[in-house]
Amino acid sequence: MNVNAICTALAQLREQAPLVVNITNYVVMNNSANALLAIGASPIMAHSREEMTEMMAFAGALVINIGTLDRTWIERMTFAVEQANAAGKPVVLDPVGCGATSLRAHTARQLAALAKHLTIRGNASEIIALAGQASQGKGVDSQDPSETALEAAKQLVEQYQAQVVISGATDYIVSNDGTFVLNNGHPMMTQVTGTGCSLSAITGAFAAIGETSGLAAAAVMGVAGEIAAEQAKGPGSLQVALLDALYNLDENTLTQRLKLSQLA
Ligand SMILES: Nc1ncnc2c1ncn2[C@@H]1O[C@H](COP(=O)(O)OP(=O)(O)OP(=O)(O)O)[C@@H](O)[C@H]1O
Ligand SMILES: Cc1ncsc1CCO
Ligand SMILES: [Mg+2]
Repeated sequence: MNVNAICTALAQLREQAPLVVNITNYVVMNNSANALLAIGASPIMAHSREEMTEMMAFAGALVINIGTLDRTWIERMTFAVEQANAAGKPVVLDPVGCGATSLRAHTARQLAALAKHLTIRGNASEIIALAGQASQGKGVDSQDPSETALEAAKQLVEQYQAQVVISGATDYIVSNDGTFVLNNGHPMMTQVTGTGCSLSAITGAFAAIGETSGLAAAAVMGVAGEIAAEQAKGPGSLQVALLDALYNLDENTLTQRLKLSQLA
């Protein structure tokens, strides 16, 4: 996949405006819904077991984010993944704070094992912890450079037959097709909660239109993030500017700014 394929995927996303069902955390529900709208997709935050079978029949994709987990949510998430599988819909898993507690690690592994058409998107500490290795995450924040999660990501690709996106200063998109490397974004993005969760939500939107979702999503998020950082005075205005940048992102800007390569 090259920059032209990413631009085509973005045009298709905006034309089709896929419905993305999110079971996400209380912190980022608003950020994630707005990020999906800004890029051109259609979000719905839905949790109820009673509507999930119907929902997955007409949804484009399911995004599961374990950020504010408890027993009730685990049961709903499990059922939602089963319904996505039954309807043949792709699933994106965001293993938020995976290294922080065994509840998160255990739940993320169970959901990953269950999902049939899976993309995992996490920061380096989360990907390392999900693979069962020792990570240095602090709660939901990564303390590990993204390249240190590459071996873990490759393990997860094999183990779950998944595509894995490691976000960070450099983003890595790891799958059976090889490893793509993206060097966009801005460090200030880590000072706004939920930029990673928004990336996972947008990954769901690209998965819904059937493209190499993790790469296209990381590309638009990275480029929009660096444009937003140029305009922002700090994290508060960055959050707003990021939505504007996602909304206004065009092919020329994406092509000119994208720093994409592939690992040998
Ligand atoms: N140091 C950095 N330089 C440039 N871009 C960055 C940097 N750190 C993160 N990003 C970008 O910020 C976005 C979110 O990635 P991050 O790894 O911070 O997610 P996260 O830790 O899961 O965030 P959250 O849990 O708050 O949603 C990605 O698009 C990533 O490329
Ligand atoms: C801060 C925080 N706590 C649980 S989820 C979340 C949002 C970022 O992942
Ligand atoms: Mg996160």
